Amino acid sequence: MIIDDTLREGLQAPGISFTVEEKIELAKLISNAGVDEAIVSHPSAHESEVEVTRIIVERNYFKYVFGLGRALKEDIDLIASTGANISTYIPFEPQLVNKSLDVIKYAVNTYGKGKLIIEVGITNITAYELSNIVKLAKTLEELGVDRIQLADSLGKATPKLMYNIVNNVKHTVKIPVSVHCHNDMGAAVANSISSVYAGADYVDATIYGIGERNGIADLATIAMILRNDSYRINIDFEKLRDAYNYLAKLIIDKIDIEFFRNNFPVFGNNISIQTAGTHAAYPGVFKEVGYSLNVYVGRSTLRKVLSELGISLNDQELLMLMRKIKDTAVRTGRAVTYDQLLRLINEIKGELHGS
Ligand SMILES: CC(=O)SCCNC(=O)CCNC(=O)[C@H](O)C(C)(C)COP(=O)(O)OP(=O)(O)OC[C@H]1O[C@@H](n2cnc3c(N)ncnc32)[C@H](O)[C@@H]1OP(=O)(O)O
Ligand SMILES: CC(C)C(=O)C(=O)O
Repeated sequence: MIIDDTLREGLQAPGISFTVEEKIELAKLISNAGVDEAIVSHPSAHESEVEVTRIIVERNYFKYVFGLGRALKEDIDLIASTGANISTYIPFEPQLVNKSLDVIKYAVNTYGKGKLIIEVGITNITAYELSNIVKLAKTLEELGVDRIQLADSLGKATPKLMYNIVNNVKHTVKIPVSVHCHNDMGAAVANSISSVYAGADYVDATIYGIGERNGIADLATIAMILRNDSYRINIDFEKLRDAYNYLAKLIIDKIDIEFFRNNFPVFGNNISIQTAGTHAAYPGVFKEVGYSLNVYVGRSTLRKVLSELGISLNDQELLMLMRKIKDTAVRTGRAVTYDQLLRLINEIKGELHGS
């Protein structure tokens, strides 16, 4: 019932970056605690994400391993090549919904129907009318998708709203429903639990709740609440503590203990910091945004950062910069600072123009 998303969503937390070895150690500790499903990567972001996924699949840490990817044929094929199950997401942009349904059809026909699990996320659900969420869920079921994920991507939903959405979807489709709740207002745990009361079959959670901006639901909290409510939760909390201790050490070493204060809802600074490339245009509730640069960076984010810095790069230079940031973050296990960014830009100018 609980799906760990620390290795993917967690890697979107402000200031975070993991090496391949750190991701694998986290996966091992989380699986030792009895968590049996995990979303471990976004393979189209970088070859290190492909490598991590293959290793985790080979080592059988989890009963079900998922890779996440855009609703693009190349992302879907790449995930399938690792042996992981496929989690994809409908883009925030309404004009791209139909195009993504064609790709989802491709994913189901090529890899689904009993081979790999195909999960599809309806992202940014608070932007939809309820009737349209229900209609889209029905369409996904008819396409042969195995699971539907309802994502409150910007952390705007309340427990009452999540209950209502999940309840309506569950009365419409027979396939399992998972939820993914962000914590900008501090409602991620309450929203996840109210979704379970409304019939959600799965809940995404991360160690310390880390993720994009100030993250999603905290795994240990969700597990404790559901266990107290007599749901079957096979988590060994003593072993789970090892995963928490390991991640706390990484955060303190790489960032600062201040991360935990900044990660608080409402007033925490992390709420206004973005990492994931594909939704650079959707900053959450704050207009002023900061950026965290790691393996999940994309060109839309870089264009915004460069424009803030008053730097202009051509397409080739931008692509090289994206690649260098990703490589550096994975190699060092640390997000790339703005000072490093300026050095990387100089390096590129030197490589291309010999200056
Ligand atoms: C809500 C969430 O958290 S979803 C998880 C998001 N996670 C991430 O984005 C992390 C990984 N991302 C990355 O590494 C980079 O974004 C990459 C390598 C995948 C892509 O980088 P870039 O090609 O530079 O694109 P960029 O990051 O600017 O993203 C915008 C592009 O993604 C497309 N896109 C966004 N979401 C989706 C989606 N669900 N399905 C299909 N296409 C999508 C946009 O339409 C846009 O395409 P365009 O450039 O052809 O106009
Ligand atoms: C990929 C999806 C589930 C996501 O992270 C979000 O919408 O917040």
